[in-house]
Amino acid sequence: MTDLLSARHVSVYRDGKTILEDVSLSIGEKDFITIIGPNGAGKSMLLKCMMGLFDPSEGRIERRANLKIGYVPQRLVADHTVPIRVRRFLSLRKKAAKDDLQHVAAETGITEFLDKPLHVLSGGELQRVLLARALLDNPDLLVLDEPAQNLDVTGQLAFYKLIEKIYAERDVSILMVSHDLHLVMSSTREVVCLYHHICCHGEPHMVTRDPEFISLFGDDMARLMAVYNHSHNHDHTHDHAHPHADHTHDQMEELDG
Ligand SMILES: Nc1ncnc2c1ncn2[C@@H]1O[C@H](COP(=O)(O)OP(=O)(O)OP(=O)(O)O)[C@@H](O)[C@H]1O
Repeated sequence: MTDLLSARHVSVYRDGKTILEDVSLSIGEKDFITIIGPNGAGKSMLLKCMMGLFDPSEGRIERRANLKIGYVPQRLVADHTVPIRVRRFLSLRKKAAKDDLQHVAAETGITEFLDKPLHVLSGGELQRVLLARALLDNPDLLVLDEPAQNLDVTGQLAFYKLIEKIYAERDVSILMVSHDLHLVMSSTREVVCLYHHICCHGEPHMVTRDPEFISLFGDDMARLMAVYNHSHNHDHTHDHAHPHADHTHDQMEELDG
C-alpha cells in the first residue's frame, strides 16, 4: 500500500526544549489514525510538520505526489465586525463549483445556513462549516486538530459521528488529534500516543490498565476508555530538555515501515 504522508525520524528542538523527538509515523490509504497525548506533548507540532507548515530540526516528511490535504482546525473565531456569509466563506480560497458546494453542504448538514453570516452560527455549526471547507477540494487526507474541543458533549458526539460517516462514505484517510478518547475509540483504526516521542501505538480494541497510559492520562481516563494494545519499556520521567536522549522505541520501527 502506498503511503500518503510519512514523518521519518522527525525531531523538533526549540528554545532548548525537545518538542518532538525521533517521531516516525506513516498514513496510508484509508487509514484512520488518532493522535492522543497530554497538553504540550507536541501533537499540533507534529501535524504542522506533516502538513509542511513547520520545518523539523531533524528528519524528513515524505508526501505522495499531488496529495490533497483538507485541514480542520480547532476552531474558527468569526468576527461580527467583518460579516461574511457561509457560502462566501466556503468559496474564499477557491471558487467551488455550485454542485460541489451543494453536495458538501448536504454531506455536512450545513445547507440550511449557507446564507447566514458566520458569526451567528453555534460552535458545532461552525465546526461543520470548517469540515465542509476541508472537504470541498475532495482531499485524499483529512487532518483534524482537536476539532471538537470547543463543543459540548452532545456536539462532540454529533461531530465525531459525522467524521465517521465521511470516513465510511469517502475514499479518504483521516489523521486526527483528539482528547475525546472515549468518543473516537470506536471509529479510529489506530491510536498513536505521543509525548514528545511516540510512546506506543496500536488498535484501540481493548480496555487495559496500562501503567504508562495511566501515567500520561490519569486513572479515571484509563477507566473510562478503551485503550489499545501495547507494551513499552520506558517511563516518562526522563528529561526532555536533552534533545539527544537515548530511547529505545521498539514499535516506532513498525510505524516506520
Ligand atoms: N513555533 C514554536 N516555537 C517554540 N515552541 C513551540 C512552537 N510551537 C509549539 N511550541 C511548544 O511546543 C510544545 C508542544 O506544543 P503543541 O501545540 O504541539 O502541543 P499539543 O500536544 O498540541 O498540546 P495541546 O493538547 O495543549 O494542544 C509546547 O510547549 C509549545 O509551547
